Amino acid sequence: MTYDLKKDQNKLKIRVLIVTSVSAEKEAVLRGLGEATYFDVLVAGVGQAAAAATTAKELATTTYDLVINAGIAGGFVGKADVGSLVVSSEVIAADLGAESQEGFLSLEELNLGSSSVQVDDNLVTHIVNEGKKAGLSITTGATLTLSTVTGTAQTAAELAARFPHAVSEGMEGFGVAEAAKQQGIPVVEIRSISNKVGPRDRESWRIKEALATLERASAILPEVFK
Ligand SMILES: O=C(O)c1cccc(C(=O)CC[C@H]2O[C@@H](n3cnc4c(=O)[nH]cnc43)[C@H](O)[C@@H]2O)c1
Repeated sequence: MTYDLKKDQNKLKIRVLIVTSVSAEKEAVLRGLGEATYFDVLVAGVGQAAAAATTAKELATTTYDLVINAGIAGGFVGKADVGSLVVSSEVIAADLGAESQEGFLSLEELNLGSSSVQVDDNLVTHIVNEGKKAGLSITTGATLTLSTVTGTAQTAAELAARFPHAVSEGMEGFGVAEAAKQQGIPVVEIRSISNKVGPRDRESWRIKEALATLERASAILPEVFK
């Protein structure tokens, strides 16, 4: 079964923008996509600002039907294992807000706007189903975006308590998602897990394995959107 991005648009061809943060992620995505021609893959750089600026610039000049933020990420322990894949049901800017004596206050609580972007349920289901058929271990849930990689058990526990439905953290998702949302284009974040969210231990990051999972995940996309 395919996900029909064309259904309301009377179009024959779709176009998908995939935004990564570094070139190793882009190369993995391109290897997975193979010959598929209707995907454009960009490297935006690390962090939300670069991700949002690059995505917005591209969307201003080219018409897309879907935007995907793809890359590696940290997985919350017990939610998403190293080597597995996560597909976002919601993309959340986890550190956008204010500290207070009573705890963190989100933009929503401050009445200053929204710090999350919802992902279409059917889109998630189609990607998950196709990924499972391909033998990938996939979790769906909220993907957090943070400007600082979590490096202590305390921060990991605080995030897990604030966002019980979170499965992973990365540094670009919300930037990409907000740029897509402002253009009315659906968005999803797809991340392969390279490390646990928790005490910093860069030696334990399994980047090669995560890039291999990202390649396998990208290989299902032509089937999902054919
Ligand atoms: O050194 C390499 O070969 C290499 C290859 C691919 C990617 C990298 C990165 O360092 C990517 C940075 C990118 O990773 C995301 N990320 C991964 N784990 C976490 C995490 O625990 N918390 C937050 N972000 C994470 C992040 O989106 C960065 O943009 C290196």
